[in-house]
Amino acid sequence: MARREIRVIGESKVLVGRGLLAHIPSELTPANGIHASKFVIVSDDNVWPLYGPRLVDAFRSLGGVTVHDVASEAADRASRPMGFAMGCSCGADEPVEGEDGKLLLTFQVAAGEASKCREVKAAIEDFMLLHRCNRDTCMIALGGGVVGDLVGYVAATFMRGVPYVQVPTSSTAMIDSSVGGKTAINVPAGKNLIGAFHQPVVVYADMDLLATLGRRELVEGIAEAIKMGVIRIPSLFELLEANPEQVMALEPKLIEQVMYDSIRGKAEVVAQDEREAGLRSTLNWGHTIGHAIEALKSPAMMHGECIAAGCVAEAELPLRLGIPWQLDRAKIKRIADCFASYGLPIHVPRGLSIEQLMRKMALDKKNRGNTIKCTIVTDIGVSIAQPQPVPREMMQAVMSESMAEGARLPEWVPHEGKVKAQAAGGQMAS
Ligand SMILES: O=C(O)C(=O)C[C@@H](O)[C@H](O)[C@H](O)COP(=O)(O)O
Repeated sequence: MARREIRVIGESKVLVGRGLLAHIPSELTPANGIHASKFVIVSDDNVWPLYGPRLVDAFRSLGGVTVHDVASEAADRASRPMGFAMGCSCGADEPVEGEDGKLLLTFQVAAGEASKCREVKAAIEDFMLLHRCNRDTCMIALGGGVVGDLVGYVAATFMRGVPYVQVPTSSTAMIDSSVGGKTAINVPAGKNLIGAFHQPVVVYADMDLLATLGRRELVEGIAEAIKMGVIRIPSLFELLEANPEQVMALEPKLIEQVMYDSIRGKAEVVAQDEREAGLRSTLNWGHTIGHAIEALKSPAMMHGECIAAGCVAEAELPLRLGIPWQLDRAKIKRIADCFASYGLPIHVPRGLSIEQLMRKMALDKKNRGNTIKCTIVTDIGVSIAQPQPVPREMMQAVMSESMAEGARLPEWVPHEGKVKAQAAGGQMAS
């Protein structure tokens, strides 16, 4: 099993490689900083059938672990639009720990962003309380960004904090959301507005798990890799710019480089600024506009697709702000062309109301008072460590112009992919 280790902050680390899944249970030990007698795997009903049983089998093969594998109730899903939780009904038969006191619980949520909510968080907590989980419980997030952010937030607050492990299965989660300890749920007012910083003990970035993604799902995460290249790793940007077809075909050497560089870039930033006092805000490039688009277009558009459009629009800002910049027209075009070469959208979608976008933007976490603050990239590979104030009219102008330019072109259509069924609750990254 070839793998590389990237240290993040404190004891938190990312293991990047292939064939990692089967080894996870044997590594969740005190020697690796995990003192647990109970393990709770949380996954969604898209990912679980693909990888859940394999992970459970790996636990079983250790011996001495009692497995309480709660059955899926997928048929119930349609009647529970806010996401649903399985196995949390009171009075469920309580499993008995194995001889050495180890117990494995499993819990599934409905796939899709709707599960990243207060209700599902509470359902997981109640399930864990029902099964007498306490502080020697380790949670395992097996899934994309929704599951990762949700489990991370439960782990941050359950009994004031228990350890958790991320096993990302989407490209966005692997490249970005599983690393760095931002955990959150969505609330009606917006995305990721309630959460905590809580670092996973370890992230298993097993690139074999990317093989089950559709093209659209893969490309969605590549948007975050392009972002990382533009904000601080020019060589990553150039690699992505030069090789879209090979990256989308999961050419092993290239995809490994893209994953490794993206994760390393994120780890370097988080190590210097865990709580987003400055530098970490550079990771939020494209997210001011991107999150506003997402708030209005999800689930028809995926997170990375909204971020791609947001990045290209925000690339216009340094010129207009009069900040010293080298991001000339030619470089802005290179950035836009790079996103487009992966089939990602590069314009604010037509038909959205600028006023509504501005309203969504008002709750961006980088803002101070009524001032919109935005991450500014001044060259390919260079970004300003502190978000900069942007006048509202300028924000409105870049979005309207982006939308008008897009309206002159054929309408963007996503790649064919598994997430065509997204509206019914497909796998979706945070
Ligand atoms: O890790 C970060 O910091 C980021 O901003 C990375 C983003 O790509 C990611 O989408 C993050 O979850 C967004 O965070 P938020 O603070 O804007 O909710």
